[in-house]
Amino acid sequence: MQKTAKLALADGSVFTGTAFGADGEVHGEVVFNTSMTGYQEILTDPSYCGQIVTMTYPQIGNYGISPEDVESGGIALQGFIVRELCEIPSNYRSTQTLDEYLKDAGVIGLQGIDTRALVRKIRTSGAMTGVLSTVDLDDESLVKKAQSSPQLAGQDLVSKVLPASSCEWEEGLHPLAHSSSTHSLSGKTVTSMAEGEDQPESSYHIVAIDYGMKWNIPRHLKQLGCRVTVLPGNCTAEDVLALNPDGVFLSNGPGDPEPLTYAIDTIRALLGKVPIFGICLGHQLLGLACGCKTFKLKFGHRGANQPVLNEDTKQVEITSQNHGFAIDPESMPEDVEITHINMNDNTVAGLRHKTHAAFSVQYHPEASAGPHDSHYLFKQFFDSICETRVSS
Ligand SMILES: NC(=O)CC[C@H](N)C(=O)O
Repeated sequence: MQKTAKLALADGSVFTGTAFGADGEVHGEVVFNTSMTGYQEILTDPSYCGQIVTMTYPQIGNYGISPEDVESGGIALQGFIVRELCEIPSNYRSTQTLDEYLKDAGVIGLQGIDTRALVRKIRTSGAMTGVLSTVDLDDESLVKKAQSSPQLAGQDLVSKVLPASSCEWEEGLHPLAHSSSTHSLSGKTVTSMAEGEDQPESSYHIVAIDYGMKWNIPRHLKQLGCRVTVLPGNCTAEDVLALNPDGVFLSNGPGDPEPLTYAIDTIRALLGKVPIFGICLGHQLLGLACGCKTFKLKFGHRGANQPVLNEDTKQVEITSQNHGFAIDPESMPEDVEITHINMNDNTVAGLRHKTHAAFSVQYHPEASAGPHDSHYLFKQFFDSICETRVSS
């Protein structure tokens, strides 16, 4: 028998559809993702902690759930909304349906609502708080709850998803990700190291600071032939330097970067001592450590087809993105420069320190899911590690 579920937004709108996954009630910031595929990677991306995610692609679940496609140890997002749930997936790797997967994980799903109308509301009014429920179906009560739910901005959500302890990361890329690729950068043909060729083991050691890291990132770092140690996002600069790393990686992660003062202090103390590369939240934290400010975007960038201009090569990369905050270009100090621009709205998509070996991007070069145009950034990090070792 079909069960009703409702989504109420802080602006008073209510969407009524059919429940799937688990029963219950959750609140969160309602956002949308425009990727046509990659729902499993989206569900397991810890950066969605505190959010209810709507997919714009009309049918989700078609290729089921494959255990090797997860990006973390669980699901951190609050709730999941689709136009139509596919109940009979077709994929030789699939072991479960999306419905079963969400039930097992205790995550509430809603299907059968007009997701286009919901996305238009979010685009017009901006991301807003909402309540998703299968237990309270009273519109007025739900809207009140949506209006009194806490805002995402100002919260430290990293502390909810960071790992409890450090570990040595051993896993490289999945065999299915192995396809060597070459592309041209300013006339030079570049082979992306990260795409499957086994790199010779090097003596380089990368410390990856985990603020809720997607697993395809350390897989790429491992593929560079380096030793990779993962430290929890609340580590100190002393913890990091005690491991004598050749490079420090700053991961993606959920929520507002500004309240994360412990992380910003750590990065500030590492700047200039070791090459740094940051992705998404890691990019925002590097910017804050350099003296930039961040601000909240109206409804964020979440999808697998965001065009980004590389200012060095003047080439456009199609990128995978998931962020709601961005670096304020007006706040950028003299010693920091913009390297990449999001071509949809001209926001900052990458930066670099002019004198220290430190750079970062707002998007996801590890893809998972999404295009592979930006894999060269892992090689760029590796090169900066090699150059620093040679000159020191
Ligand atoms: N994917 C991420 O790292 C997200 C960064 C940050 N939490 C934001 O929403 O902007």
